Amino acid sequence: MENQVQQLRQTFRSGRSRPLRFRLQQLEALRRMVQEREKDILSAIAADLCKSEFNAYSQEVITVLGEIDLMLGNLHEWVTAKPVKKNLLTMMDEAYIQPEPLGVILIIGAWNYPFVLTMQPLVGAIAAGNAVIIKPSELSENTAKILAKLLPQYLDQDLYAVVNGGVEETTELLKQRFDHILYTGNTAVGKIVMEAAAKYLTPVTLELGGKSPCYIDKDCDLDVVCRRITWGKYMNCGQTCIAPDYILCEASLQSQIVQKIKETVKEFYGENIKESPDYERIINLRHFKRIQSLLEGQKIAFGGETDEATRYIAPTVLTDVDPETRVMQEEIFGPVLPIVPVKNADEAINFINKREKPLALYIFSHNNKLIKRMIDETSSGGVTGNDVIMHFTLNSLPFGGVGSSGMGAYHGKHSFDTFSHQRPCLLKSLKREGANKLRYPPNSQSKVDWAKFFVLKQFNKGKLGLLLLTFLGVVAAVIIKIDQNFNEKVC
Ligand SMILES: NC(=O)c1ccc[n+]([C@@H]2O[C@H](COP(=O)([O-])OP(=O)(O)OC[C@H]3O[C@@H](n4cnc5c(N)ncnc54)[C@H](O)[C@@H]3O)[C@@H](O)[C@H]2O)c1
Ligand SMILES: CCCCCCCCCC=O
Repeated sequence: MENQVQQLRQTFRSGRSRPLRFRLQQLEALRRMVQEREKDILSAIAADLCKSEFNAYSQEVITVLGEIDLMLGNLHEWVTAKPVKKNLLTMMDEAYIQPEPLGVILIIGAWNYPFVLTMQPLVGAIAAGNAVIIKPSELSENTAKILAKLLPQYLDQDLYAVVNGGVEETTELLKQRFDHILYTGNTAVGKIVMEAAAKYLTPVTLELGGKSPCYIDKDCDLDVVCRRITWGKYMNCGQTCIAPDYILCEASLQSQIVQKIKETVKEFYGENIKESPDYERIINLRHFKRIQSLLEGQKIAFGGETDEATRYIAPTVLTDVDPETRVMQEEIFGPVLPIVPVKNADEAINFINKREKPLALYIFSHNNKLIKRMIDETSSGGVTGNDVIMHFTLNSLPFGGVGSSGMGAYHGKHSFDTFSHQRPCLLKSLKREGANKLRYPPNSQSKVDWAKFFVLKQFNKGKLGLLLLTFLGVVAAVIIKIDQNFNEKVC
């Protein structure tokens, strides 16, 4: 593994990954891979998560293609140095920010959306000009295998590699030196990743989880609200990092919500949910048993059926849930939706603020002011008002957590920024030494006064400004010279 990372670093140092043309070629090759091998990719995702190919396409592949297109359309602008504002001292100089690649990036993916959660960061890391190692999750083994097979066929093998394996391999990988690590997965492993990264002061982006609350205000159109929540909660069998984890609402709304979710489940998945191609299964037996045990002692208002042999758990709603019970203490990551009654929006805000900062917050209300107030008075990785999940799909929004739901963000330009160093550059001339006397010893009150003037004043008045600056520079130089002569005589 050490050799593999070193090999990538050597190629990165050769400069091969930096030219814009090269990055665009690699991104185009990646797009070709997704288009030409679409069937293989969809079959792998389907095998891992018991997911229909339609759903695998619309939940994962489409996002990756959209991300590649965005990069191809904008990269020429993003890689360009951006001039910055100058002060009087630097008016004649060149000052700009030049984004530069960081080096070798490690991307550790999770199993629940095994394609998009590795490929979307990969697209950003290539666009930013880096070398990359991808470590897909071992739990979604079919997708892990197809990535390891296909990527080397389309991408430069000396710059982009896939390492497959479990805890042992990831632990070994984390001993190596990287220039950035983007990890997606649970918070406990996030801490392991951050600790390993600290050894080399490697920056990390941690895409973690948490319990994303969903507040429903009174007087909402519950048909619409429940349809949107049902979609986002039971998609991928609840195994979505930003699925609404639980509902907060007035106690009197509970029975209507249960009824409407029940009707929507029937509309979405039919009479026999087990036969619906749109309803997935729990990834493994460990998670199945964990979710099943969360139902113990709860009031099941709807659903609750489980089948261990096929790891099926029905779309389930729990009512009057006690916040102290286990289902409210850990991220559910399954198709179980607890409703916790609260008296009003203020109580909901307090409830949210007493817990760890979630990855997402959902607020349903006709009252835009209430939505804005809840946003102002709480904190979460992201927010969608009057819908769920959808902030993930807009790649102009940074996607990431805050506090225990993560740090850093990616998607679109935010990925490019995450995998770049914003290098500040100031290019001066060897001429105009007179003006520099201001900062050379010996110092004096008049130098400090002039420095205050030059440094603290912003100057953006074009040619007129330059003329005035030249004049002021000459005045300053003369005054400082007189000042020095005078001081020399006195001393
Ligand atoms: N914020 C996001 O974008 C996002 C997306 C998906 C999932 N998640 C969160 O991830 C969690 C579910 O994922 P998971 O953790 O079950 O995924 P997982 O088991 O696939 O683990 C994620 C990665 O960590 C590696 N890993 C596991 N144990 C490790 C160890 N001891 N040392 C080093 N590496 C190790 C795995 O090999 C894998 O590549 C949920 O909390 C969910 O909310 C977050
Ligand atoms: C159109 C719906 C796309 C949903 C993709 C959700 C991905 C979430 C990643 C975290 O688990």
